[in-house]
Amino acid sequence: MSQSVFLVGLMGAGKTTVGRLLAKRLQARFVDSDHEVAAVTGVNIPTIFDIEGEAGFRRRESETIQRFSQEGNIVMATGGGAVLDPDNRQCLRNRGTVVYLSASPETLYERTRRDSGRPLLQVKDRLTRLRELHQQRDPFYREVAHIIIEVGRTSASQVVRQILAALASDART
Ligand SMILES: Nc1ncnc2c1ncn2[C@@H]1O[C@H](COP(=O)(O)OP(=O)(O)OP(=O)(O)O)[C@@H](O)[C@H]1O
Ligand SMILES: O=C(O)C1=C[C@@H](O)[C@@H](O)[C@H](O)C1
Ligand SMILES: [Mg+2]
Repeated sequence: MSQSVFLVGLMGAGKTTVGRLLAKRLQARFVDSDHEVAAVTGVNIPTIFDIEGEAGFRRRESETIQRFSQEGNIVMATGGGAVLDPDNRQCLRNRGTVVYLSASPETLYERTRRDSGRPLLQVKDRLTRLRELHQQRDPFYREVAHIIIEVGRTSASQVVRQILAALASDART
């Protein structure tokens, strides 16, 4: 495979988990956009938000997406909010196959309950926040995606199998 795969979706959809497994199956390099942003700055994402605000984080995220999407044969887990930027959407859509891991706010709520590394979920009512983010972003994920996978009750390895099947019947790969 030389066509890169870009995973998009909300926090907890499984982009990092599925992306790592998918990259192994495709013998491609795995890149996690959040991880790369943190590595460049030397601090974690909540600290970047504290110091530079969300806008500073988004600038760094866009740079990361622009840089890595130029490489062929990668699987990239993008940050949950990467699709908010129209330039990011265009870049992802043109440079690879975009897969939307689509999940209900309730599923995302369950999956994000043990992790405190997501600044946008540091609120009292996490489910309401996830519903708002879902309503706001779902149209962008759908706009940018070539492939949409519903990930509700599906294990990560099943999701990988579904993506591989969809890629096999996709003209771009
Ligand atoms: N298909 C799945 N079934 C059940 N649990 C899953 C599945 N995929 C991921 N998980 C679990 O859900 C949690 C969130 O997954 P992950 O960190 O991969 O999401 P993400 O989309 O990368 O989120 P973020 O945008 O915040 O980085 C993890 O605990 C992971 O083990
Ligand atoms: O949905 C979002 O806006 C975010 C998702 C995470 O992947 C990180 O990129 C960060 O916590 C912001
Ligand atoms: Mg992730």
